[in-house]
Amino acid sequence: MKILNYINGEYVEPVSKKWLDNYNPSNGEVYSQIANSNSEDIETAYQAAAAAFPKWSNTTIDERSIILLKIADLIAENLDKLAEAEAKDNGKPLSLASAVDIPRASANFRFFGNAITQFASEAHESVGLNTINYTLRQPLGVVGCISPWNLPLYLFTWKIAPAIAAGNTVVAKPSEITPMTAFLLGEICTEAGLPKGVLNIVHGSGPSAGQAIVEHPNINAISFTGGTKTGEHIARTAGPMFKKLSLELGGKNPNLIFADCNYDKMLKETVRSSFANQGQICLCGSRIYVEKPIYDKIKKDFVEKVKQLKVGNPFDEDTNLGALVSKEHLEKVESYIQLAEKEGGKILFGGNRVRIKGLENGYYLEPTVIEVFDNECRVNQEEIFGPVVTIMPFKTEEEALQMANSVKYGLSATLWTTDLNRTMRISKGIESGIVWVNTWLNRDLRTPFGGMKASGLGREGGFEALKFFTEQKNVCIRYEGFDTN
Ligand SMILES: NC(=O)C1=CN([C@@H]2O[C@H](COP(=O)(O)OP(=O)(O)OC[C@H]3O[C@@H](n4cnc5c(N)ncnc54)[C@H](O)[C@@H]3O)[C@@H](O)[C@H]2O)C=CC1
Ligand SMILES: O=C(O)/C=C/C=C(\O)C(=O)O
Repeated sequence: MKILNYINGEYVEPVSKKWLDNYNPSNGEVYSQIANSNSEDIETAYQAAAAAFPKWSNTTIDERSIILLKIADLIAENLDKLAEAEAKDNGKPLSLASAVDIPRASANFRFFGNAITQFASEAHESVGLNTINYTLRQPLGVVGCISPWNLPLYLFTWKIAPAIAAGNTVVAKPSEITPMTAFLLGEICTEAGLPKGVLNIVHGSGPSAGQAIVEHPNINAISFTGGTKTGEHIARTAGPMFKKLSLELGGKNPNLIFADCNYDKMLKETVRSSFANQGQICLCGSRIYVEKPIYDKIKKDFVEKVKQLKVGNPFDEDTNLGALVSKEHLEKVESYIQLAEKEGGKILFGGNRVRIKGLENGYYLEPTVIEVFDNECRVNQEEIFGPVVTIMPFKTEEEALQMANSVKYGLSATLWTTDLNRTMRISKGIESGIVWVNTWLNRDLRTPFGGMKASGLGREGGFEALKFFTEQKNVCIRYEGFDTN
C-alpha cells in the first residue's frame, strides 16, 4: 500500500517517485510505503494553498464552522477504522486509540469549529478625541504544521483545525514514522466539502519535507510539536526569516506526592501518568518525588501495581502497554536504562524487552521503575520519552520544588496533596506551563497549553491558537465629531 500526498484535494505520488518504508511496530514488519517528498512537493503544496487562500480567507465564519464540524463528525463516524490504523501504525493499544486519540482528533475539529464563531477582536475608543481604534485579526496566509509520532492524528488535528478555522491555508506534514491516519484524513476532508488546496498533506522525512516547509520563503508561520533538538533547529531556520513560531517541545515532568494526598487516587493516576501510551507523551510524569514518611510504602505499592500491567499485542483488549514506536526509539529508551545502572540507580522493576508470541520482532519493553539517589543524574535530567519513570524521596516542600525546577524543561507538573495553601505555593513556584493538582492529563481545550524553558514557545489551545494563526492590525480612525458649542 502507498501513502500518497494529498495536494489540492487529490492524492498524488511524490515528484521524486521515491518511497520510505513504513513499519508496524507490533511485529517489526514493513507494511506500507510512504511518499518521500522533497522541496518540489512542498512547492506544489504551497502553490495549491496559496491559490486557495483568497477564497478561503473570505469564506464566512459560518461556512468554515460547518465544514469543520462535518470533519469532526466524519472522524467520529470512522472511529473504528482510524483507531485500528493508529494502533497498527504506532504500536499503541487499540483501546487507547479508540478511547483517546481518535475521539480527541474529532474533538479538535469540533472545538475549533465552534470556537471560531466566538472569536472576536477588540476596539478602543479614544474618548474626547473623536477617534476609534479597531483591531483586525487577519489570517496569516499559508502556514506550516509539523507534528510528531506519539499522538499522530490527535496532534496533527490540534494544529490544522485552528489554522483553517482562522482562515489560513495549510501545508502540513505528519511524522514519517506514523503517517497513516493523516493520510486517511485527506479523504475525510474531501467528503466534508473542504475546498481543494485549503489543507495539503505532504509526507516525508524531517530533513527533507519538514525542512522545506520551514525554509519556504512564503510559508508565514510554523506550528511544530516534537523533540527539543528539532525545535531548536527549526527556530534557527525560521527565526531569521521572522516567521511566527509555535513550538511544543519535550518535557521531564515532575510528579510531587505529599503524605496528605488521597492515596488510592494518587496511586492509580501515577501509574497512568507514568505509562500511558508507553510513556510516549510529552506530559507524562517521568520523575516521581515522594515525601519521605510515605516513600517506602509508595515504592512498594507502586511497583506492585506496575507489575500487573500487561505488555502485549496492541489489538488485545487487555493490553495496557503496546509496542514502542520504532526500533531506534526502543534502543534509545533502553540506553537510558543502562545509563541509570551506570549512574548508580536501582531498577525496582522492568528494564527488559518483552517477547510476545507470534510478534517476536515487535518493539516491546517492560514498564520500568528506577530508584535514583541524585537528582542531577542524566536519567533524571534528560527526556527519555518511554515507559521509564524514576522515583526518589524528598524531605521538605522547598526541596521538592527545588528538585522539580532543576531541569532544563518546563512543560507540566503534577501535584498530589489535599493542602490548599501548599497547592497555591507550589503552583506559583513551579516552572511549568501546566500544573495538574490531584489529576493528570485532564484537558479543557479552552485552556492555554504549552511549556516554558526548553519545553517550547507560545501556547496552543482555545483562543491562544486562533491568536497565533492570525495577525493583528490596528485601524485608527479620526472622525468629525458633533459641534458641542
Ligand atoms: N511532543 C513531544 O514532546 C515529542 C518529543 N519527542 C522527543 O524527540 C525525540 C526524537 O524523536 P523524533 O521522532 O526524532 O522527533 P522529531 O522532533 O524529529 O519529529 C517531529 C516532527 O518533526 C519533523 N522534523 C524532523 N526534523 C525536521 C526538520 N529539520 N525540519 C522540519 N521538521 C522536522 C519530523 O519529520 C516529525 O514530523 C524523541 O525521542 C522524544 O524524546 C518526539 C516526539 C514528540
Ligand atoms: O493537547 C494535549 O492534550 C496533549 C498534547 C500532548 C503532546 O503535545 C505531546 O505528547 O507531544
